[in-house]
Formats: sequence, C-alpha cells, structure tokens
Amino acid sequence: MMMMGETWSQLGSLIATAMFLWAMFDKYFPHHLRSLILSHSKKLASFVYPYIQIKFHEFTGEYLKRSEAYAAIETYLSEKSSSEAKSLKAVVVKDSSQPVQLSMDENEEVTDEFEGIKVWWVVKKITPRTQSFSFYPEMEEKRYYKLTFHKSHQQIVCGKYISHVLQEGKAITVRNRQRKLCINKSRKWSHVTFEHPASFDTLAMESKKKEDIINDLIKFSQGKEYYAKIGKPWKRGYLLYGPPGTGKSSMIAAMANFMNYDIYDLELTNVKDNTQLRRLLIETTSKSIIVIEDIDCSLDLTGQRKKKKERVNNEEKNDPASKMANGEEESNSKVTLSGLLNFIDGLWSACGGERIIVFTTNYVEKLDPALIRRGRMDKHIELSYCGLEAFKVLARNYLDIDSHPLFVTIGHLLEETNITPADVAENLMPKALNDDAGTCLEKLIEAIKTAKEEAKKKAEEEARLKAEKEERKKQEATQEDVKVKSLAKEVKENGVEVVIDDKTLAKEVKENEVIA
Ligand SMILES: Nc1ncnc2c1ncn2[C@@H]1O[C@H](COP(=O)(O)OP(=O)(O)OP(=O)(O)O)[C@@H](O)[C@H]1O
Repeated sequence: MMMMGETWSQLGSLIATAMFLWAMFDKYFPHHLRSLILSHSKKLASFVYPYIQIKFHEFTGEYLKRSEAYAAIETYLSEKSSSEAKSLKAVVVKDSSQPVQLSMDENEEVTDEFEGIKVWWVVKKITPRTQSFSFYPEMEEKRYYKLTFHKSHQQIVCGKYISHVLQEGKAITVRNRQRKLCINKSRKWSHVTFEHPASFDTLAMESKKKEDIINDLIKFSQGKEYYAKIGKPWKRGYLLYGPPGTGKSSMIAAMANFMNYDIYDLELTNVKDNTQLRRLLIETTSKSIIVIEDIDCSLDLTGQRKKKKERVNNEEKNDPASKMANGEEESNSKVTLSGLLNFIDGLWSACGGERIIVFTTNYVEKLDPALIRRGRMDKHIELSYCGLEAFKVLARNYLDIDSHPLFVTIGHLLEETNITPADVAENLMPKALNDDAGTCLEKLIEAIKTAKEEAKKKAEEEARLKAEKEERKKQEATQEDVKVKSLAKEVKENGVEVVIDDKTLAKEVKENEVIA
C-alpha cells in the first residue's frame, strides 16, 4: 500500500515538473530554437515509430458533403471487412444490386497488400466534445478511415495505392449499381430499373459483325486518355438502321448490359424546344447511352433543309399558299436540326464524361446527311434480315440446339427469302407443351415458305404495275408523236401558223436535234 502511494506521489511530481519545464520552454525559449528542438524531437519520434498515418474524413468541405473518397474506400474495404473484421456495420445503399453493404465497425482493423507493401486500415469515430443541442444530429458523429503504412513506402502508397483504392471502389459501385432506363415525360427524366436480358450472346447477327461492335465498345470504354489526347469529348455515336424487327432495340439493350451503362430514351416529340433539349442532355449522367429511336419519325428533322430550300424558291415566286404552309410547319417543330446537332456535338455535350449516342431508323436514306455524317454518328451498323448464322443463334436461344438436319433446308430458304429475326424468333417459340425442336423448325420452314411465296407474289404484282405504267407512258408518247407529226405536216402544207404548247415545242426541238 505504501509502495503504491509513493509511486503515485512520484508520478505526480514528475508530471508537475514536466508541465513546469514545458511552460518555461514555451514562454522563454527563443522561437528559432524552439522550432529546431521540435523538428529534432519529431525526427526522434519518427525513428522510434516509423509509420505514417493518413486520415480520410467522411464529411468534407464547407457544406459537410459526404466525401467521395470516403465512400470509395468504404466500398473497396467492404469485401475485406466481411472476411477480416469481427464487428461489421450494415450500410443501406441506394440503387444498388446489393442493397446492403457491409463495412467495418469503429476501431476494427483490416490489412491490405499492394505490390508487396502491407498497409493497415482502421475506422475511427469522432464524438463531439459537448453534448449540446444541434439541429443536425446526424452530423454529430463523424467517422474517418485511418491508413497506416511504413514511411519507406510513402511514395507508392500516396501515389499508386491510394488511386488504386479510389478507382477500384468506384468501379465496384458501378458494377453493383442498379441500372436505370430513363425517359423524358415532361421537362425532366423519370426512371425505372433497367432489366432487359438482351446480350451480345443472344443477339442474332453474323459473329464477325458482332465482334467488331464489341471491340469498338471496348476501345471506347478504355479510351479516356486517347480522347483527351486528340482533344475530343469522350463520346461515340452509333447509327443503327434496318427494317423493323431486325434487332435495333435489342442491340441497344445488349450494348447497355455489356457496358454497364444507363439508358436515356429521349422522346424528341416530348421536348419543347432546343433549350429544353440542352437541359435534358446536361442532366444525363456519365456512363450512359442516349437513344433517339426512329429518328426519321421523331420530328421533321430529316427534310428541313430541303423544305428550307423549297421555301426560298416559293418565296421568290411569291407564292402565298406555300408560305402559309411553311409558317404552320415552323411553329409546330420546336426542336430544330441545328438544335439536335448541337445536342450531339455542341460544347456542353462534352460535360459529364463517357457517353454513347444511338440513333435508330428504318429508313436511313431519309435522314439529313448532316445528322449522320461520320464524326457525329461514328459507326453505322446495318441490322438486316435473318441469315443462317443469325438463325443458329436464335435456335440456340429458343430451342437449346446447335445443329439439326433441318438446318440445311432452313439455310437454303433464308438465302432466298427476306425474313426478319423477329419473325424467325416468333416461329421458333414452342406453341404447345409437347412441341419439340423438330416441330418448331418445321413450323419455321412453313413460315419462311409462306413469306417467300408472299414476296414472290408482291414482286410479281410490282412488276405488273411497273409494266402497266411503262405501257401507259409509251402509249402517251406515241399519241403525242402522232399529234406533233400531223401539226408539222399542216404547217408544211398550208403554211398555217400553229400555236404549239411549250411541251410539244420542246419535244419537237429535241427530236430535230436527234435527227441533226
Ligand atoms: N437480331 C436479333 N437478335 C435477337 N432477337 C431479335 C433480333 N431481332 C429481333 N429480335 C426479336 O424480335 C423482337 C423485336 O426486335 P427489336 O425490337 O429489337 O427490333 P427493332 O429492329 O428495334 O424493331 P423496330 O424498328 O420495329 O423498333 C425482340 O424482342 C427480339 O425478341
């Protein structure tokens, strides 16, 4: 007991002496001497404890915004925490395929290794000193991650390792996030969860073409530095064209699933004007595909240049009727071609990082060349009628077969017939419970034969109509010929002055030229 008392009294006097010396040192020591001693004492401490610690606080900045770095670290450490830490915390994550993310609880420590360097992470909580009343109770508890490593690894840890952690954390968030399908109803985007099952595996098209598109997408997704180097915004435009039912929408879904991107399905007819269009674009996020389907029908963007030209001609002719018609058109179409072109490659189209823009159309020839020129729509992809290779993909998808004796017949028929993958897919679907692969393929053969027959009839009908039209033209030409010749004869015989209309005169002149 005596021993204990003595020890306490010795400790007390030691502390009192230390405090006295510190007060003397702080008050009477010259400033330059003080900083010299302090720097030496720090060196001594770092020799005794050669580790560096870095803190990453949860809330930063004037408005105490949740730090992106903190969130990335939390996600990065999530997997390690669940295997190493003994006490875990469940965090609810919005819009994620894993709605509950586990993270380490206060004072738990996990280790990590990078390029052979060992580091330690621990999460700490700062509790406010006074328990005073606050309007922001959630701000009272602040957490931070503390990273500890040996000072000899400072360069690698502060450089490569930390950026690896932040990048990987963000990448995990992107991988886990639930993707969105956004549509513009009024002035704003609204969204649902995007769950389309299409993939490049299920897409029926030639493998070479498919591979080419996949490689293009991969190159784009890895092209951040390249786009920065060439001074272009990190975006790419795809024009998908082909008849209805050839898989344009399926291709967009496959692209989104492959890239892990959100889809913004832009309905141009719901956009009031160019300003609203711009605002909608700014609201789209990075890693997204902006789609304008059936661009040829979206608005009258396709023929505006032509119409403008026609209007100028009509105005020159002072044609009031056509002026009125054009005026009416102008007031209806608020989004203009130039507005859309600006949407694609205007200055503000570069904000927000990687984005893909896709236009689809059934009638590529109707589009204004300015809209789809290379550079705007970088890659033009034709989706066409079903060939043997595409059929095999559908057979695998729908019937789980890679080969069948009927494939040969189907291959020949597909070579001769234009049938869309949508029609093939529809016929491959078993209609009754006991429909096996053979039954479905036979049904498909019947359907292709019917399509072939119909196409033949249609072609014959078209040929007949064409022949009729040509015959009619020929007859008209002969009649006019007879008329001109009799008039010419009359002039020659009687010397009568005959008034000939412009068309006849032109024909006569042409004929004379030919004779000459
Ligand atoms: N190339 C394809 N690969 C796989 N399935 C396809 C393909 N083309 C069409 N389909 C099937 O047909 C259906 C319709 O296809 P999709 O909507 O993608 O065609 P589309 O070309 O976008 O048609 P539209 O021009 O009418 O919008 C899809 O749900 C899919 O089941």
